[in-house]
Amino acid sequence: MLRYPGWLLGYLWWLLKGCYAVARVFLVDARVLLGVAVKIPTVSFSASEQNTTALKEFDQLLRRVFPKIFSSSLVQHEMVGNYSHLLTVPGSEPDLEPYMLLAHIDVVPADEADGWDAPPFSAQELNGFIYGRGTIDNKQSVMGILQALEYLLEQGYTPRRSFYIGLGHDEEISGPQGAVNIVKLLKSRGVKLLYVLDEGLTIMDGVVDGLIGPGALIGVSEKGQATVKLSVSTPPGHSSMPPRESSIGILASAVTRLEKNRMPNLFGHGPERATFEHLAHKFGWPYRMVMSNLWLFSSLVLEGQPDTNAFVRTTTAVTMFNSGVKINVMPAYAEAFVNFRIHSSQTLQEVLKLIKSTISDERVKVEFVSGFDPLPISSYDEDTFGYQIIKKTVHDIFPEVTVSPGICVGNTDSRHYTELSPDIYRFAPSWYKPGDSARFHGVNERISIQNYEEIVLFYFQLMQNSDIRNLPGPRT
Ligand SMILES: CCCCCCCC/C=C\CCCCCCCC(=O)N[C@@H](Cc1c[nH]c2ccccc12)C(=O)O
Ligand SMILES: [Zn+2]
Ligand SMILES: [Zn+2]
Repeated sequence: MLRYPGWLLGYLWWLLKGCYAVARVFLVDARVLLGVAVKIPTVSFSASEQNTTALKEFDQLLRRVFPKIFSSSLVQHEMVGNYSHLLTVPGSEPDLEPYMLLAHIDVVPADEADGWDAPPFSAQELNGFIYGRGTIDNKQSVMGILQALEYLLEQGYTPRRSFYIGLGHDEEISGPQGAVNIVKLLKSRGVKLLYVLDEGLTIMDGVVDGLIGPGALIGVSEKGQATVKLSVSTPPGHSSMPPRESSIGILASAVTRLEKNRMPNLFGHGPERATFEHLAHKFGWPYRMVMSNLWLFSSLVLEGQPDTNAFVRTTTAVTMFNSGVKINVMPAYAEAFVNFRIHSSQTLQEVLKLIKSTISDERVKVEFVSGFDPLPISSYDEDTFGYQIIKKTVHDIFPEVTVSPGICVGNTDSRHYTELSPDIYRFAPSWYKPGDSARFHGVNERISIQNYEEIVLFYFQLMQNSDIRNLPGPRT
């Protein structure tokens, strides 16, 4: 009879138990857990209105479904700004600089009447996808990170490198209570972070013409913002005797000038140049040829679609337009708000100057509402721990994906963390395919069940990969 040493049998049993636990946690619980999270409508309606009942319910949910995290003597849990969460997981080697994972609990509003295939807070499954607000922005990361940690704790894992998890409750309204106060707290404790990973860019597949195979873009910066209010005042009067131009007409012309005269194409002047250098070998003919002429490439290939166009310039979005009180009264006043997302190679001041010169009409008052410069560019070279660990983890879970740096076109809570770390990355491993841009803050936001499982595995792997003391040295 074959005899196996005890240690081998023990190891096999441990492996079997491990595999069973992985299967149970990742494959069975995964979709259920994301589903219950999506069903809680943690909506940020406006800067002054949030669904606080839902935020409280979400807190209760986390405590219920992640019992190990919330009962562990290792993990310290704190509520910040009433509804945000800060988790501290101390490592066994305190000389290793900690890192931090970020995600947010709140979502933008959603109305089924806008044409959803399934109600936005139902988490209904259709053709292998979970539908609902927050499935890609950003409850998949909240639940993915926590599920990975829960599983590691279940395995008796103690990290070597300390890490923090920050879950904001007001990211969609720019994080004034959540991220801002988490950063204050960490600063007061003298914390410095090796790297920060937040939501942001994704794994793109089939959205850039000519690019063969999927590419994971790690956001090494994010665009700046400028919001301006344009207003026109004219004397009111009877609509039967109108002047040649109304306040609405004058304002509409100004807004049209801004839309027709887009901000310059700056492709090649910011880190998006590196994006395409890293991806160059993945372009087929004739795109590879066109790529040698960056300007031609950007105008032929990138400017045509809203998502790729956002990569190459400061974008102009007219988001609000108000005027008029009655059908037969000439309006005394018209106002519009325009939101610009500033390309990495421009400043807020340059954009404000360009806005005024483009409108070039004394009758239009231009007021600055809010804004900030583009965020600093984090390193992405061979020696940069955070970037390389994220890249390795992407390759571990998605071997077929090419990794490259990119610029996040939206803003994230991570912009508040610049004083804690020079290396801030914006990336979540969700698949982004043609048509998906309309799902961000739009209708039919969804994630495939398989992708959610990949996300849990990604964070599970990232936490372990981050435990390495130093990056492996250059190969000789
Ligand atoms: C090869 C080029 C391809 C380019 C493809 C682009 C792909 C885009 C993929 C994903 C979309 C990115 C979305 C990023 C997350 C954005 C988070 C968000 O929605 N933020 C809001 C709210 C917000 C956060 N901070 C601030 C500060 C001030 C105003 C608003 C906000 C937002 O940006 O509006
Ligand atoms: Zn988000
Ligand atoms: Zn969002």
